[in-house]
Amino acid sequence: MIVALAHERIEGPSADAETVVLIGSLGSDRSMWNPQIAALSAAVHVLAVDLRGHGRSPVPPGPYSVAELAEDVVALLDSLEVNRVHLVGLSLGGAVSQWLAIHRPERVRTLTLLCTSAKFGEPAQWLDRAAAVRAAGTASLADAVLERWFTPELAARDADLVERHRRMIADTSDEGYAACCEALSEWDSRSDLNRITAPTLVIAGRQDPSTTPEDLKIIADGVTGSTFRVLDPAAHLANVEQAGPVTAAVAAHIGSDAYTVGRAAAHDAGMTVRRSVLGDAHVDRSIAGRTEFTAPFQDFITRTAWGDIWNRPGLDHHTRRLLTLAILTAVGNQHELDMHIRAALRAGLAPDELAEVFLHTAVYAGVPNSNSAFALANAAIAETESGTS
Ligand SMILES: O=C(O)CCC(=O)CC(=O)O
Repeated sequence: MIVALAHERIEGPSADAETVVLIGSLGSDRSMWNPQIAALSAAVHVLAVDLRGHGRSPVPPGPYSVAELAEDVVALLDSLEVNRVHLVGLSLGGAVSQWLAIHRPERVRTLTLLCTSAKFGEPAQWLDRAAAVRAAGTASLADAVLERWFTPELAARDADLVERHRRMIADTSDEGYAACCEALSEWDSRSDLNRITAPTLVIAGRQDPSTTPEDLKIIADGVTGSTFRVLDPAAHLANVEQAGPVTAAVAAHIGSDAYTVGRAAAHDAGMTVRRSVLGDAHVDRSIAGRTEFTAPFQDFITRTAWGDIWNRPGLDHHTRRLLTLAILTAVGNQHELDMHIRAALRAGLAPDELAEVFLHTAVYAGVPNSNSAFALANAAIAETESGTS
């Protein structure tokens, strides 16, 4: 029985643009592709799907098979009158994508396989997980799954991101999740990989404990002419942890304008960090105040300051906040300093920590600028405490 999949279709730059289909992992919904969706839509139509049993798609009783999950995708393409697509699949979505490339090659322009496998370990582990989910629910698995989805460094750096994905896992239907575990327990494409003829890009996460670089290498070796890349650092959800590089790699693989897509991807990544550091209200105000004249500058800082530098894994956001406060104090830029003081307080930075930053800066950059910083912080703290900030 085919089910009608919930999906989101984002129009590309022109009606005749090609379509990329994004198919996600066990326990995800289509929002796991948010780091890619807007950026790719600069070049192609984007169709992000919820597999059956996931997101808003129907949840027929299990067990499911990968073939059934894949036939749902074909039915969706038929209903949208989309013929040939670029397939991008991660993990379970990668198994579905392999199935389509093997059994429906006429529908596949290119194939990108992320953090997936030709065989996912031993069946018993999946049948045990299916039983555990049916007994205790998806929320009971969330902590363990998140440890495999993101590296500890990313998890420490971005608690909001981890929380969003925790909700995604917990919101997945118990029966849908369990039935997809049963699909994974039977999946074995090893003897069929040589039937894949679509140009294939295979991407692994160096720190992925679920589908290791060795698992992905087996696929790359089995698909003639494929390209193999390992991203570092990245665990199982490499498209999130390495959002920009994955988007750029997909764009290049599907033959899109990598420059346009790359800039759009950097903008998206930057907007996510900017919102997490400065808060939604501030960013919404700034976007509302954007004019045709200021838009190029807004785009520039979003892509570079936020999408690139703030996004680097070498320092966490807390450390970068303290550095930013110290530097703005030292150079005496009161407007920016005020903004970062208020953002820091909203994010829960203690006034005592602010005082330490300004005292420290006074030693190395001079008392007058720290004096001004104390005055700004004093006002911001008072407004925060009185609720008028
Ligand atoms: O639960 C995990 O950490 C990995 C599950 C898996 O490999 C299948 C998937 O993510 O689709």
